[in-house]
Amino acid sequence: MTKLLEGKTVLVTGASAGIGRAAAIGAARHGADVAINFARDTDGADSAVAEIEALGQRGLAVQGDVADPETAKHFIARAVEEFGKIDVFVNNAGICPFHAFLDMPVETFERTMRVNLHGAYFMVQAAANQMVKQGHGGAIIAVSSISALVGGEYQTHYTPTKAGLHSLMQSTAIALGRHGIRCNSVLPGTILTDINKEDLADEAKRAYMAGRVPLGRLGQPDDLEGPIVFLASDLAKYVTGASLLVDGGAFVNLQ
Ligand SMILES: NC(=O)C1=CN([C@@H]2O[C@H](COP(=O)(O)OP(=O)(O)OC[C@H]3O[C@@H](n4cnc5c(N)ncnc54)[C@H](OP(=O)(O)O)[C@@H]3O)[C@@H](O)[C@H]2O)C=CC1
Ligand SMILES: C[C@H](O)[C@@H]1OC(=O)[C@H](O)[C@@H]1O
Repeated sequence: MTKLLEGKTVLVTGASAGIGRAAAIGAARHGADVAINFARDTDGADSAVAEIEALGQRGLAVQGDVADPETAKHFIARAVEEFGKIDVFVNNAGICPFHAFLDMPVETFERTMRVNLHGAYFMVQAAANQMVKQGHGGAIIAVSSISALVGGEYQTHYTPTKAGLHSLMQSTAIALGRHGIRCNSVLPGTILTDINKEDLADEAKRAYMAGRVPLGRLGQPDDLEGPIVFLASDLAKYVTGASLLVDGGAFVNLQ
């Protein structure tokens, strides 16, 4: 297999499970050393690092709530201390506590904004400052969502954060292009992870969601591995400000 990230250092937020974990393992499979951030799941983070190391790469787990701007500075500093540089930053950490619009609790709205959007802003800013300081460019990838483009009845607090991430990558692509830093987003469809376990425990909803996907199934975390590695790699050297739907065709399926 051609390794696309040989010699690179890749950072991924929210990588103790799900899509972030798949991105971290995928980067290691492609020859990168990988630092991961996580909030609570120490066992998940430790086992992700063990998997990275089993692939012959160096791994590092750094705990921290991305909603706290200090977490970003600490994560970048620890990764640089350990690996000497960062080449790729994947902003993935996110939450989606499903809730109706009319009685959305203020705390649920604010927490979702702080984790998904404010957290991303500070992380991307800290990673970009480090890349600018290093002077050899880099790649930033945000895990946005198909929900940046379409709505969700119980996601009125969540979909704006995903649209915000999509937009953040467009604006940072302009702000950072002169430094050789590319900024792109992936827009996953419905991927089976802990974030939607409860929502999709409803068999009828799960079957309906799967039925909307032209490729005939809901996604798995490793469906994101290839697209994220591609955007991180030199294969995508002239790609910036772009977004890549990874949804089995769900978005285009009107009828
Ligand atoms: N699954 C899906 O269908 C889709 C998901 N996405 C996006 O993908 C991203 C990953 O979600 P997914 O893998 O599905 O979900 P998971 O719940 O499986 O994983 C979420 C990850 O984010 C971490 N995390 C949560 N809150 C914080 C925080 N405050 N600070 C740091 N890390 C945190 C979790 O760490 P810990 O457990 O240690 O707290 C965990 O590692 C999210 O941004 C989500 O919006 C986008 C489109 C579709
Ligand atoms: C958590 C949801 O199942 C998931 O999150 C997204 O961003 C997708 O659009 C799905 O709704």
